[in-house]
Amino acid sequence: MEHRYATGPDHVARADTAALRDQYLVPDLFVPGEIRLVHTHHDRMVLGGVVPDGRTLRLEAPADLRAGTFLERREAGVVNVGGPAVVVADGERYELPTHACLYLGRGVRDVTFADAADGDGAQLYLVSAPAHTAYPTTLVLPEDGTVRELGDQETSNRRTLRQYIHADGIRSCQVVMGMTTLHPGSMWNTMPAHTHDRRTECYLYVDVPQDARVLHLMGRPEETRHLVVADRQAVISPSWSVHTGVGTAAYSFVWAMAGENQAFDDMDAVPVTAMA
Ligand SMILES: O=C[C@H](O)[C@@H](O)CC(=O)C(=O)O
Ligand SMILES: [Zn+2]
Repeated sequence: MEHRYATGPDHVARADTAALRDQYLVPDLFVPGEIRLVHTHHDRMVLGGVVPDGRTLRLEAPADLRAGTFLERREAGVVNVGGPAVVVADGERYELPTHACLYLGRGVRDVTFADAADGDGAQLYLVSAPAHTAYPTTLVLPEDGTVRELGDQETSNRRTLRQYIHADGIRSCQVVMGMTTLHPGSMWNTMPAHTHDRRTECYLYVDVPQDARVLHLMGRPEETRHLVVADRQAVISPSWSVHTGVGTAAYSFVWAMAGENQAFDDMDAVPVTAMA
């Protein structure tokens, strides 16, 4: 498992492009036949990419978690960003169509991932955080999330946000997770931007056309930097960082948070005129 230690805003002020990308961009989570894990020490979130590619892949506890099983002290949310998938958790079988979400509660011992049928091309994105208790493992189909319509065509930020794991939906200890999809012709996500000092947030950009990129803005609102992000790449946003971006084409992203609280509206909005 790769480790990314925690950083403060001073790091951003001094970092060049390569240093920013090394610290905050996760470029290669999805590798055929593998489970890749990256541990950010910001709120101890683990990001994972799972690409079964015809095999059945088992979630093992990396040695550096010092745990008997991956979920011994953790919970995880899994969103399918590829073709139909099957996840088996302690013998219980869950079918995940594209964009479905499975919450895995603390204490689940055995988790495997596979394509639903040969050649389906399942790709599962996993986000995990420490958990103090065991909430039930639960499947959320894409249409069952809580839907919020945000933004406006006039400002190129019309988007549909679906909350899967959250305070008024599938319960969890820390992980809050959902997906946002830009409407065709809209390019801006999360604008006006915000911070939430009580939570870390990670974005996984998906459905970005191969010849398109998302210019993701990060850093303190008054000292922003950008990362140029391609399809299926993730960005770690520490509590102090804005997380917003503009695509050169429409796209979607899976957002996930962990930290002190789960209140969606606990964010400090940043007027666009206050950004620099
Ligand atoms: O704290 C909330 C997160 O930044 C996202 O849920 C915001 C988002 O997906 C959007 O505005 O499109
Ligand atoms: Zn946020």
